[in-house]
Amino acid sequence: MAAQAQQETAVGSVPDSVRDREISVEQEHLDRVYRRLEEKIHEAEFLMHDAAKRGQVGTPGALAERDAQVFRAGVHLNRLNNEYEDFLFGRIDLLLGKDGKKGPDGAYTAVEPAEGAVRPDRTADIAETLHIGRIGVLDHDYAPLVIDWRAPAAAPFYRSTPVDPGRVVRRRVIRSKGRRVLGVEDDLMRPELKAFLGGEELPVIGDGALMAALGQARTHTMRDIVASIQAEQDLVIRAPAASVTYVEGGPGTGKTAVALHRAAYLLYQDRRRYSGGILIVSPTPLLVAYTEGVLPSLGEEGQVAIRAIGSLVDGAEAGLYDSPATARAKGSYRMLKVLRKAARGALELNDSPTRLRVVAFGRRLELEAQDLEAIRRNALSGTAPVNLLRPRARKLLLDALWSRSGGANRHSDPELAAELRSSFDEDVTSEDPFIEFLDAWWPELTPKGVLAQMADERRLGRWARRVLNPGEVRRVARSLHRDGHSVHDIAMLDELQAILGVPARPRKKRELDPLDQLTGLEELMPVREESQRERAERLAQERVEYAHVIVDEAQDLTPMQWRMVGRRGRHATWTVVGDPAQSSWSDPDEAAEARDEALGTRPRRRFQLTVNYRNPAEIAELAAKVLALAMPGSESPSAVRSTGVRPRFAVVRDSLAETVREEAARLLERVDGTVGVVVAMQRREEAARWLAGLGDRVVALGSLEAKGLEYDATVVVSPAEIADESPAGLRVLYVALTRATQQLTVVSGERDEPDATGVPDLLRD
Ligand SMILES: Nc1ncnc2c1ncn2[C@@H]1O[C@H](COP(=O)(O)OP(=O)(O)OP(=O)(O)O)[C@@H](O)[C@H]1O
Repeated sequence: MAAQAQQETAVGSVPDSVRDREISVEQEHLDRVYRRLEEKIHEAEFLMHDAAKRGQVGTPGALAERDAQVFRAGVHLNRLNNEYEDFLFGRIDLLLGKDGKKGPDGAYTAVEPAEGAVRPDRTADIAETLHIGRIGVLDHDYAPLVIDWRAPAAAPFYRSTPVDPGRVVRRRVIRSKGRRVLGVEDDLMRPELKAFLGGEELPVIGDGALMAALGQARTHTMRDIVASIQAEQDLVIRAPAASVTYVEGGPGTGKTAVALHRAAYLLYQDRRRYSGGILIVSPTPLLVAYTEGVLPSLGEEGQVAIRAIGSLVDGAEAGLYDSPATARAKGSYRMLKVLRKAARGALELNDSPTRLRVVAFGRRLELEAQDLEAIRRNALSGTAPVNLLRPRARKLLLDALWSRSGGANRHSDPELAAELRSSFDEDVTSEDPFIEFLDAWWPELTPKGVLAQMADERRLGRWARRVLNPGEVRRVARSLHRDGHSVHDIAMLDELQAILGVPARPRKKRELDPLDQLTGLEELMPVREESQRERAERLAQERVEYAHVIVDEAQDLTPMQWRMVGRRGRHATWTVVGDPAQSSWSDPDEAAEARDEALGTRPRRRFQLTVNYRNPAEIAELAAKVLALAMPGSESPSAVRSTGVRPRFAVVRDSLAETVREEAARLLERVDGTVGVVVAMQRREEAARWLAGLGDRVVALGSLEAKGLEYDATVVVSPAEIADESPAGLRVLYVALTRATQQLTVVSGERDEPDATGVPDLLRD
């Protein structure tokens, strides 16, 4: 508190001339950075030119080094050409450190000040100034001009607080556009000190870089938070990637932002280790679209695949929704039993042949339905995937035919008997009727084919006996009749793929460029040949397992989805972020069990995020009432700011459509950015029509689609409808109420039982 007060005094006393001077100091530094980058670009161009002239002269090691340098310069060039608005965004002024060690980026790494760094009269000199940016840049003499935000030396920029300042005296956020510095905002970490830089006292300009970031209007895409990452978030981002990093936090605490920045950090820290790829699993395509720009803005995209949970299986994309009851049956562990039965049962379809007739050694041999059934049962008693059991079934058929043929008794000499048997097998298996029989009787099953079989209610009833009740069987079968897939069908397809297995086929060899092999640059060179995005897409297609898996909104994964995601990270390290209070899954205990199974016995490091950066206190307070109903006893994160604007309560006037439209239009006038209208899932199509013509700043969303998203303002339509829609309805309502960064309007219908002031029953004290 004292620190805050002193800082405000200091801020108040800074004249404009000091501010202008500080801006021009940073401008000079940014100019130097750009000059240096231009030099590097020229060097790179010269190198490329020179390399082309010299051909392949030199040792493979030297060639590799040269190519790597060209590559790095190319990357810088590329990033510069993209003109990041805030390429350089931070600065820290530090006291002398405890040890004299420099990190690889040329900066001293000590966190704590050296003894004597502060004089007894509380004066001190700034010993080191570091500028922090999206990528690192070194001067000719290897002095750091810019430190990459992910480097260890940059950590104090995020970690230092007035309570625990370490060496940092002043932390500065620099705002720039293109090559121009627009402003600076300082935080004083050691307000008790009188610190000097170059003989002059350190000035402190403005305050609230974080607040400025939070108050900005929202667009339909997320921004990175690299300039204002907070200490508790930084701990998660830089946590060592051992085993499982488990992060919980309420709405708006930055879980998604932290997950994305962590992906960029892990790649920076150990690119080779993560060449196996990082998978980020997101709950909806809307959230993927909202977040996918963040990694490119941090200079990373090639090795990270952000996929919606409904897009994890190639060749299938979730576009349909299931009712809560259907979803419950499809997503639960019980479905696993049904799928195992279905995968085996799908072999016994109505058109499966019931008799096998072949001619061998001049004799007609026959197997009847009963024999065939016994053979099938025997073959299926193995645990291998069904498609991989076909050779076993084939062998059992041949055994049965052989014993029918009486061939076993013809020779007593084992060698001759074996020879006879092998020519018998050859005779039978080269006959068309046998091949045709086998194809029809033990066809290669596909996941989509088996799922289609499950759409038959009677058949599904058989496979799901004593596992699903008749109502569930009916609902699941009907839902599988539709054209397309739901997000739950995707997990079922993936499970079926694992149960069925893929028979081995000859693999196409990937061609390697001989020069790449020579230089050992297979990792780097393709980036120059294909765009980052193309590479990401190619890798995602080729890859089934990843080196690191990040699960966003982890509380929503059903047991079947955990199994699907688990298969993609069997040897991976994990980052799991979520909030149990926002879970839309009806049985969180069952999901937790599935999560634990997917993560195995790997040790976990747990983190809790406690500050809500999205909602103003006025909105957070209202949402807390629903939290108390949804999860009694759980704590709301504390809101970091307040706007003075209380939520508005409206009741339906002429019609729901008109009221919602008017309220949305009203909010569009009051905020500069986006407005989200959240309705119960069953209303999402009509809600889009209500808003027709209001422009693209406003969107209608079903309650489940609102997951993870945010808007300047939101209209939440009929809390009761949202809450009643599923067993997890109150938690879904809690999600809906926590999407706004500035203003919230709640519209009540009759079912909400609003009081005289329009406050619905669910939101009253
Ligand atoms: N340190 C920060 N600096 C600036 N903005 C931040 C910071 N941390 C979070 N934010 C902003 O707060 C908002 C909420 O962040 P985010 O969506 O990551 O939260 P979340 O915990 O995933 O929320 P939810 O659980 O509701 O999906 C975003 O706009 C994000 O940019």
